[in-house]
Amino acid sequence: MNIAVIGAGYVGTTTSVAFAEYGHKVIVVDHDLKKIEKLQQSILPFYEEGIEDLLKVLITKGNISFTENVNSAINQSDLLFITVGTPSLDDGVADISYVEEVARTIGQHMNDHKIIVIKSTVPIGTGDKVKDIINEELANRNKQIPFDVVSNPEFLREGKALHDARYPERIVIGCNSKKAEKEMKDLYKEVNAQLLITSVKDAEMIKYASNTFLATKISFINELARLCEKMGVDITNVAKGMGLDSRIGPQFLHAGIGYGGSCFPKDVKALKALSLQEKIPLHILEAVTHINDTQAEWFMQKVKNTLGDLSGKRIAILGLTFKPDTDDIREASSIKIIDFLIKNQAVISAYDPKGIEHVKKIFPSITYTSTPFEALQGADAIILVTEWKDIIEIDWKAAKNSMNQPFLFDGRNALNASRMVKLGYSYFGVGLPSN
Ligand SMILES: NC(=O)C1=CN([C@@H]2O[C@H](COP(=O)(O)OP(=O)(O)OC[C@H]3O[C@@H](n4cnc5c(N)ncnc54)[C@H](O)[C@@H]3O)[C@@H](O)[C@H]2O)C=CC1
Ligand SMILES: O=C(O)[C@H]1O[C@H](OP(=O)(O)OP(=O)(O)OC[C@H]2O[C@@H](n3ccc(=O)[nH]c3=O)[C@H](O)[C@@H]2O)[C@H](O)[C@@H](O)[C@@H]1O
Repeated sequence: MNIAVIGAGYVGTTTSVAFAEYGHKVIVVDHDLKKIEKLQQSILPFYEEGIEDLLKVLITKGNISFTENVNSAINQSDLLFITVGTPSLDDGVADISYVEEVARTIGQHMNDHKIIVIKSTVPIGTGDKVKDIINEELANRNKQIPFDVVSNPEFLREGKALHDARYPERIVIGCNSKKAEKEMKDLYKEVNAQLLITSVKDAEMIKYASNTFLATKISFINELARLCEKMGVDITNVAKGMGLDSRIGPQFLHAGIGYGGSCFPKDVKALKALSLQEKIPLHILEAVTHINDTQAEWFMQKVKNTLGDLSGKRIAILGLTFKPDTDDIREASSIKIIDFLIKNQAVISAYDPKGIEHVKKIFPSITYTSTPFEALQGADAIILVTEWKDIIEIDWKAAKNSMNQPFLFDGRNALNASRMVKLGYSYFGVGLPSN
């Protein structure tokens, strides 16, 4: 099949690579020329394991190409995927202006039947808006060209993007026409995944419901962790015990210092805003946001209560990205934590394998190191913010010996608490009984 993917970000690039691997011909479009030039040389504008190598192969094979020329991409393709960003506006509403702009462009350039597939995460009813915009543009051109609008939300995770795009657990296709349904089924015929066909609006809601439910699980366990800690109960055992019930499941019950990233915070806000617009407020999302907004602060109060006045204290921050295996720092807990420490006049040295360049732009004057070990030299405390493998696996015995005092605050419950205590650390996790 001939496919155009408009928006060469995380989702656009990763799904294009997967489509090209199935043997389709994919043209990826972005209005950012610098991005396109890099991608033409197989250089990704973000860090994601495995994609660059695959890109080289697929470009050489001729299965994937990159362009800023949207017009020719539209007219060479039968399926047009929209994968542009849908960031939050100030009131939390999802900004669909980039999606609308692409719809307008499609209406201005298409010359024969197209299936327009919205992969961006969009508010319920966006499919109808896209249809209206394209019809308007066609009317302006005095053209009557048939087209279908489909919702095909994306569920990939950063850090595991290629794996998730290759082996999705489910494919949701929201469409209102048999022709589009058949084409979409053909597109994914190589993929071994559960397929669900719904209306466009249902599919749009499935995406928001999935992300906000996962965020709810995290906020539930995080708030419960606060109570567990107060009562001498171990949240990790509680989560394990809960997760053994297949109706609950073990995933997304890992207590920590809050969820971050480009999607959970944005999508929770967007669904909340939508519910308010419809005057059916989703109160649960109010609580989910509140817990997440205060989780890092709750943790930092514990740091402050333990260490006392933080002024002049040397604090090592290990991990800056919102999760391991990505260079993404959007809504990362590290930002709130560094901000708190700066306000309290602590002396910070920070390490991350991939996120330093991005964090430097926000906090240019703290110290950044190229190894975790350098960051903790002479430190009064370590705060583990992101559970990167190379951080978890440092020589914790040697690390303790090079600190000024062995306070270890593990914001992800990523280390073995009793081992750390045996090594001589004063160890604090999230929702653990005090040692
Ligand atoms: N990042 C992720 O892991 C996931 C994101 N999503 C959703 O997918 C959508 C895209 O997200 P990301 O890929 O992270 O965004 P991104 O910000 O990485 O990429 C969006 C790209 O679209 C381009 N763009 C914007 N307007 C354009 C236009 N008119 N013409 C051509 N290119 C244009 C931008 O230059 C940018 O390269 C969002 O709605 C997001 O919520 C869904 C699942 C996973
Ligand atoms: O719409 C999206 O963008 C994507 O959002 C999330 O993916 P992602 O944000 O890449 O990362 P997750 O692995 O879900 O982690 C999100 C945040 O939750 C935190 N988290 C996760 C799980 C957990 O048990 N506890 C916890 O605190 C992580 O540390 C991280 O900060 C979803 O998992 C994807 O299915 C979805 O496609």
